[in-house]
Amino acid sequence: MSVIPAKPVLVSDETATVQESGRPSREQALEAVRTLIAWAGDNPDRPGLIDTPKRVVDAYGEWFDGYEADAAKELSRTFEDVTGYDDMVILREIEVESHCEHHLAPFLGKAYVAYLPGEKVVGISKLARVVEIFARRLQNQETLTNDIIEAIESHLQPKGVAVMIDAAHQCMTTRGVHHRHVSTVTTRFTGAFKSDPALMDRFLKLAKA
Ligand SMILES: Nc1nc2c(ncn2[C@@H]2O[C@H](COP(=O)(O)OP(=O)(O)OP(=O)(O)O)[C@@H](O)[C@H]2O)c(=O)[nH]1
Ligand SMILES: [Zn+2]
Repeated sequence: MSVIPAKPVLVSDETATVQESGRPSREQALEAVRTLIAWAGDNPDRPGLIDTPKRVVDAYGEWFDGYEADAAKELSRTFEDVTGYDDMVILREIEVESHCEHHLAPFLGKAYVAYLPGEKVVGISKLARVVEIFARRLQNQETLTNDIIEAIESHLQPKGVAVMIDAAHQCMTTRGVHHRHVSTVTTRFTGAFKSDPALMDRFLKLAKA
């Protein structure tokens, strides 16, 4: 099927993997799902499947709405009145629902995000929103970890950031090697979390507490 670029999509966040690209129409996306159903060996016109392309395209709209969201915007509202608080802020067990770029299969798990504030403190929900924005794009777990850390680093200028993601990849559990109980852990540290082993250790202990 030829895919003709229609509406251009502009993702303004500088860490985005898509800067500017053509986007196929909804009709083309529906047709692509019909093609996959037929390729799998079923009849896309039978009653049970007739509405499936619509449902799949709507689901893609939800799973991949991170391309139209902007992490910079979420991190732009900051506060300075934190009355001398000078330790890390850590969010534990942020739900991660993402899809790997290799198989379009879900990978599901938890993110642990900490930062050591500099001048700016951000609303804690915004850190969870940043995880969500990058998770709702296609990438691998390492890139997701990097994208989260770089957004926090560049927009808050903290003294350090730590991110850990622990996720199970359905491309490994439901197909391929079929290892059901394997989870993948990625970590990245900047600033004080990287240079101070005691701080890094405290993050890891608090994350898994
Ligand atoms: N590093 C990394 N690898 C991933 C991630 N998600 C999936 N993969 C791996 O990407 C690799 C793709 O390997 P290929 O040999 O090109 O694809 P494949 O033949 O489908 O590989 P198998 O999954 O081993 O069947 C696999 O080893 C996957 O486990 C991720 O987030 N990070
Ligand atoms: Zn995969």
